[in-house]
Amino acid sequence: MDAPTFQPKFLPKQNELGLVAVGFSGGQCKSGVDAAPMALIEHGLVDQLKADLEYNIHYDGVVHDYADLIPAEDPDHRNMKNPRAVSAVTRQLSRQVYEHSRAGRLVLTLGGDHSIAIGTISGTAQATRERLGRDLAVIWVDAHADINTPETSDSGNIHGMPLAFLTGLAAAAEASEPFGWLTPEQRISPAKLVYIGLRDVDRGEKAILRKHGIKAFSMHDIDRHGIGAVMDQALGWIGRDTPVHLSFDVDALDPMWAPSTGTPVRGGLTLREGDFIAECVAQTGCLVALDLVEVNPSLEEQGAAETVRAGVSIVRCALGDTLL
Ligand SMILES: NC(=[NH2+])NCCC[C@H](N)C(=O)O
Ligand SMILES: [Mn+2]
Ligand SMILES: [Mn+2]
Repeated sequence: MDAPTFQPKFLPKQNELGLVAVGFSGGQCKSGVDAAPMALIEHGLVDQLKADLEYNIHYDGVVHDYADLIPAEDPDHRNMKNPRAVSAVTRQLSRQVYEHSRAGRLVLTLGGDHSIAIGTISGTAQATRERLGRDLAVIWVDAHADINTPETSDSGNIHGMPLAFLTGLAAAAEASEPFGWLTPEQRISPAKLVYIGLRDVDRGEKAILRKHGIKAFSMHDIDRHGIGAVMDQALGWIGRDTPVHLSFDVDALDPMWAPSTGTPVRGGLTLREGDFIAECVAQTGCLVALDLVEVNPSLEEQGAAETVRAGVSIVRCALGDTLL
């Protein structure tokens, strides 16, 4: 296999990759998702990116657990669980991703639960504005919309809320705690957000999507039009000259292919549809950052190897691997 065939539009150099490994699980209640980065790396992800895709990888060699940032006491706040821990961790992660992105590297973050996107997307958004003077677009591939405000969430798990904070929709209520550290430069516009793969959206989230006219392609849309047409429309909505952050929740895939995840939902993407989404994004040349989240090797253990394999495949495709 050879080096990526796409020409990056928003990166000064081809094949410079910043890697951040995030062993954090505090955005939800199940342990094990923090072990995903090591499982992905042990499966050969980093070696493959170097050997097959010829990336020059900037990696500190650490799976960050941010233990020093986790407070001893973390009472619920506005219905949120672990608010101080998630706030402190994502704030630090935001700086790490920002540094890579500001240096013009493509940034790959391995999670961790999806709350970490508060850190990754804010870091990329800020760096992209500074480096290119452009707004960031986000492609969110997920069974869930993850745009609950603390008030609309039934679970109180922050991994179901990152987009409410990143778009500023959840900032209005009370002071903007605990994510008051997010600056306007670190936020994204709801108009630059596109979802793919949705099939388990909470009532309050549906109201938010409708109210703000947020573009979403559900599994129904994929069934009706096919993944090819959906990708054309999704990328058309964003426009071909916008830097893109792809945030991929492995639970977008059907549990048949990715059973080891905290909130599986039946009726999801096939393995090929997941890879195809990633390939289409790669081909645009607009990708500036990628998250892979919610792989939890300790759930459905017989399926853990399958889930890790699926995750590795998605990352490879998004970073430019091709079938031929
Ligand atoms: N990143 C995820 N897997 N999120 C699942 C969220 C599930 C549900 N909507 C909630 O708010 O709790
Ligand atoms: Mn999800
Ligand atoms: Mn998610």
